[in-house]
Amino acid sequence: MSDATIEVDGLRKRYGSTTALDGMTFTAVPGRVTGFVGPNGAGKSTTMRIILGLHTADAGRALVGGRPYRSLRCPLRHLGALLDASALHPARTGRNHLLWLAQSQGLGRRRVDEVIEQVGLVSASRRPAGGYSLGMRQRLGLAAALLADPPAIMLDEPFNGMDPEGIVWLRGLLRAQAGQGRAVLVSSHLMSELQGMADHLVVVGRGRVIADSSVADLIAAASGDRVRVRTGAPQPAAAALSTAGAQVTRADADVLAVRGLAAEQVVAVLTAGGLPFSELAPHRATLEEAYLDLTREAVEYRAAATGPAS
Ligand SMILES: Nc1ncnc2c1ncn2[C@@H]1O[C@H](COP(=O)(O)OP(=O)(O)OP(=O)(O)O)[C@@H](O)[C@H]1O
Repeated sequence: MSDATIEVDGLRKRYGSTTALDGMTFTAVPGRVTGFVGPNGAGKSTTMRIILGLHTADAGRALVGGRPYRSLRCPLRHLGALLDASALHPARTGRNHLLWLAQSQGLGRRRVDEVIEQVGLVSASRRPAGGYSLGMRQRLGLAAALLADPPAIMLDEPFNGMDPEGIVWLRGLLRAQAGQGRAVLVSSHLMSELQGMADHLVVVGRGRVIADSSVADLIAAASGDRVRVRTGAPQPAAAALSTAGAQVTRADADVLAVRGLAAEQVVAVLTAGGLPFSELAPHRATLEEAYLDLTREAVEYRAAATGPAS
């Protein structure tokens, strides 16, 4: 197995009566951005903490390049991680924070200045990190993750607090890291952040993997055989299509989403009924729709477990 692979195998973890992980299993491989997504409490952060050896699993194992993180002599050279951007000494400047880390890994000042430039923190790097915005702290955490030029990078919600320009920048940076052959594992709540960036998604809920698939396959599966039809007569059109065996939902005032009939069959039914339509296209699901389809059950389970909000 390549040195950069992050491998999680059958992790189980309970906190008191809460099952945080229930057999979590997946692999993040080199050259790919793997999005790690799931609703609140799905177990993403717990998994990442176990990968870094910060928490101990009740069962299962987590390996970085085939070895437990805690057994690595210079761990930052194997896996760069950003879990909590606020874990900083507030009085220390960003640059000193990185210098201290660099020293612990036997790295020089030049590398510190390189990563400061890479993450766009040159003007802020000599100010105390306590005064940084969340977006700036994320950039500093990212600089720390990149510092030792590791073959694998793992980031927990790195887009939090970033402005739109920062989000575009970070997406580009992570794509470039994967393009250079690194394994990149990124957790997020927001599919919009991952669309166009992640190659692969590990979707989790209730402490286990719900889907582990390429982004293209997930979108194709969620798109199904649906057809979108724009029509000036939505009600009779819906009735005619239902009679022909389709499941029809109203996607907009004059748009129907039709499942169960191919596009040619939809055209035939509408034409036979003399029903007007102006647009007809295969429905292509967004990553957001694919994700919501997959995680609906996990979110409903949580809502039922917590009860209605008072
Ligand atoms: N230190 C802890 N003590 C007790 N329970 C914990 C602890 N850490 C996590 N949990 C619980 O374990 C479950 C998984 O939490 P975790 O933070 O890993 O989920 P997550 O997917 O990262 O969620 P989020 O997206 O909200 O960050 C949750 O029910 C959480 O309350």
